[in-house]
Amino acid sequence: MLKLLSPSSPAASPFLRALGSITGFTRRNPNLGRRAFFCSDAKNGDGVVEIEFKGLGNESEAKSKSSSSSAIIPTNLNPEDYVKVLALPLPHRPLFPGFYMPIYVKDPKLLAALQESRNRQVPYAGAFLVKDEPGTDPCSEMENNIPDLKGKELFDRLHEVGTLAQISSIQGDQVVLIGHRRLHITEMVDEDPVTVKEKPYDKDDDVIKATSYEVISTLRDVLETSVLWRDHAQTYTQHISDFDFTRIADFGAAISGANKLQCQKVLEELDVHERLKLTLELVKKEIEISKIQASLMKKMEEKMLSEQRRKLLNEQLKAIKKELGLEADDRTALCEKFRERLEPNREKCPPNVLQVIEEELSKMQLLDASSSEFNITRNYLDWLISLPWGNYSDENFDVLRAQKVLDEDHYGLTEVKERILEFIAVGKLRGMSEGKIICLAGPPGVGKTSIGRSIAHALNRNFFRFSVGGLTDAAEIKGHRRTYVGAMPGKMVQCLKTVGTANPLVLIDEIDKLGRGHAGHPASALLELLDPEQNANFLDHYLDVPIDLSKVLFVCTANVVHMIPTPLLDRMEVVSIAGYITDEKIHIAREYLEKTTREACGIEPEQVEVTDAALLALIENYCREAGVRNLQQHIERIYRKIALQLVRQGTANEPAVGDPIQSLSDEPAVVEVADSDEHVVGSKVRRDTGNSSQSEATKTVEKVLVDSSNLPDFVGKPVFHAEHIYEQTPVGVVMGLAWTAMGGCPLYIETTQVEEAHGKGALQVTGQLGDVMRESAHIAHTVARSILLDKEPDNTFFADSKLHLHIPAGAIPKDGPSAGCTMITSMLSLAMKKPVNKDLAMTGEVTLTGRILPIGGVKEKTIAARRGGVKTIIFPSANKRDYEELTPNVKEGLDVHFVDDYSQIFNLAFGDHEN
Ligand SMILES: Nc1ncnc2c1ncn2[C@@H]1O[C@H](COP(=O)(O)OP(=O)(O)OP(=O)(O)O)[C@@H](O)[C@H]1O
Repeated sequence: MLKLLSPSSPAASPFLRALGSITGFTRRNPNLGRRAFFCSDAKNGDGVVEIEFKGLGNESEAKSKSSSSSAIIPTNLNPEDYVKVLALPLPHRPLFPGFYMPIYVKDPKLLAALQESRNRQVPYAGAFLVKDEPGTDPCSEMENNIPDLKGKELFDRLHEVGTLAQISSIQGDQVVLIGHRRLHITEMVDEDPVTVKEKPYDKDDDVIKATSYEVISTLRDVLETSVLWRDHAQTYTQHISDFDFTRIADFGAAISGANKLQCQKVLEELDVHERLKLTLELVKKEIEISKIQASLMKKMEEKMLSEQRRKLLNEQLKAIKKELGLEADDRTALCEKFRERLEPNREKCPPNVLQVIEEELSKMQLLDASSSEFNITRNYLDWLISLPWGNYSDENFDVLRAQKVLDEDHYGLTEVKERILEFIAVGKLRGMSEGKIICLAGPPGVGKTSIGRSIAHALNRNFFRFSVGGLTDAAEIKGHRRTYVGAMPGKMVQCLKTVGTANPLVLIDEIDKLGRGHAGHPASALLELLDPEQNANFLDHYLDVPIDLSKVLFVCTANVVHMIPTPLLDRMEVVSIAGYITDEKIHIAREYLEKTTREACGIEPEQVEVTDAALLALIENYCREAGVRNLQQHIERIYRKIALQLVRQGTANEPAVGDPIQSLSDEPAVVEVADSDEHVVGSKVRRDTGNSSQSEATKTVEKVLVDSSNLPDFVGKPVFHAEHIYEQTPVGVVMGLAWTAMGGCPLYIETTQVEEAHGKGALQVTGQLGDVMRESAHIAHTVARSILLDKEPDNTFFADSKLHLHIPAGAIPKDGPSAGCTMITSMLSLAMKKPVNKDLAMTGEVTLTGRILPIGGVKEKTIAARRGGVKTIIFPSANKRDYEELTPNVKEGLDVHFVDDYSQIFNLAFGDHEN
């Protein structure tokens, strides 16, 4: 008999709450109980919900049994003994008799109470499943949530049937319970004890037998399919000593995956047959679940297998393809691509280059595709294969056609054109052309670069231009060694790759402005590139294989020849382009610059007319330069302004929608048109309609006329005025001729007396003169003195005067000896008080004895003299040939004298003339 004590005091609450901190347990650890007991009452025992029951046996027996791991159930209970035990509410699942269940107790007080129970030699507790709160899902697990209820309330929430649990062990917060017997809560502790036993049943009952056999066979089926079940069964059956139907039912329910209420139902069922049926239901369900599990497992396995198989087969396929050479890896594919690119040129490619390519290809096969070495090799191969080995463009050896092309693009430049035609003629006779170096030297804007392009066109060669102005690194020309990070081939290799032929025309611009160089002198690198002796085997540092550049035609341009490094200059054929005279400029402007600018501005020829006078004024008063670049810019300005006018007028004259389109009459009418600022900027030639009654604003064809009178409206005020500072040159002033990089220019030399010096004659010079020119002035002073002494022995002007010699345009530095004769003339003019002819200009270096030495820039100086309105020029005799080589149009209208001694100049300058 058993009594359950009910808690009544509020002091019980902490313990009850502590019960809620039971955090875990293992579901199925069965040990079959033998008998059920009945609880009769519950009462408070020092705040702990305790149950009291009879018949547990004496204390010593309980103690000895509890220490046993296999929890043997005491059978010799004295029914009169009352034993107090704790009531343990189980939140998740009932404990079945014969099973063990570990639970975790966090609360130290509860642990102490359980420990005390053990120490009191009553290592038992009553384990009852807690009922769910009304309205909650019975299937949901009440994870660690024992309701916070106090003694009686909690007691009321316990299921009536529970299990007498032996406290098998306490280790830390883990308490292992072993279920022994079913307990049933009865009413009051003082009532007569009611022993509730399982309902008696007939062991030979066929139905019970059959049901139990069915349970067993189902269990066996389940055990066969599920490994999990097998493990459980092994554990549980170790503890089964005698086997009967009730245990079979408990066993089945305990190890099933059924929820707590279903398990509790089995626990509460006292009819063995009914219990067996309930269990059978649970295990049958279990077998269904295990079938689903098996089929799921099979499906998953199949899926995994098929994926693995596919992967494996793919790998095998790859390996087989590779073995058969059907598929190549990245490197092989890349090598194949290189070979494909090389194939068309293989025949023409030099054998040594082919060998290097093959070596690099096989090296690349061995390199790791992600290594830097691989990338270097790939780039190197790319460059090697991209070069146009032995690939030449068909050259034009037709001299007439070449001449036509050259004339179409440039006016004049006869010498350059002749040189090119000679080159073509030699090529035609030899059947092959030879690489040459031509150097076009001249002031800016004379067409050096543009003639280079048209030479390439005339020869039918590809054109490549690069400038070496300011170039300081020889590696720009010869390339960097491959060992450097980011190494690149030099300009020449880049050129060959770009043009795609091995015989292009390469224009090297600004060769006179080569930098000094910090890593190797660029001039030396250029030397190797240009020298016909060496460039058949030009070695670029990056490519490291000889390249034949002997078929390349090199054209260099320079403004000043003497700035070109001498070894380079030595190998060039210099063609000087001196600059253009006004006549030539008018031709260039009319036939080339105007045409290209007009097309660039989208203006029709009939829409504009620029008169010769306008062009002349433009050249004389705005663009005094050797070349035509400035002139070109001015013409562009004029045409842009004309374009704007045409657009404005076009907008104003646009007929309104629906206006009839008017026919044009043949007779033009000239009217003045004004720009937006109300200035008259041009003349409009309008073709009016034949019908005068038609509206004035109907469609008209406009023609803008640019004349010398309205030129300032297009290009502003004139920049230059006449180069004559003096209408009549005074005494002591003589015109010289100077040469600059911008071309030639007239230069006045003025001498005046500062003060009388009485036997202490001296000379002061100004005008930013260089050392050579200063020396030249002193020489002139000496020579002038001796000449005056000779011509007028009584004239002591030089001995008694302090002189000042000045060359105007003091802002411009000047140097050179060629003004020597002009200085003497200027001083003599002052000394003799005789002005020289205003249309006379002279140039020539003078020695102390009065000999006249040759000067440079004859053509430029002649052009400048003509521009300055000079009629008579005195040149040194040594320059006669230079002058004679000039084209007739340059020499036209000039009276030129060649002298070798100053006495001749004296006669020309101070002879009889009319000023
Ligand atoms: N004889 C000519 N006939 C036609 N056009 C010319 C002639 N000379 C020069 N030009 C034109 O003048 C312009 C300037 O020429 P370009 O640029 O070739 O001068 P450059 O001598 O190379 O000058 P730089 O020394 O400054 O490089 C080009 O548009 C060119 O077509």
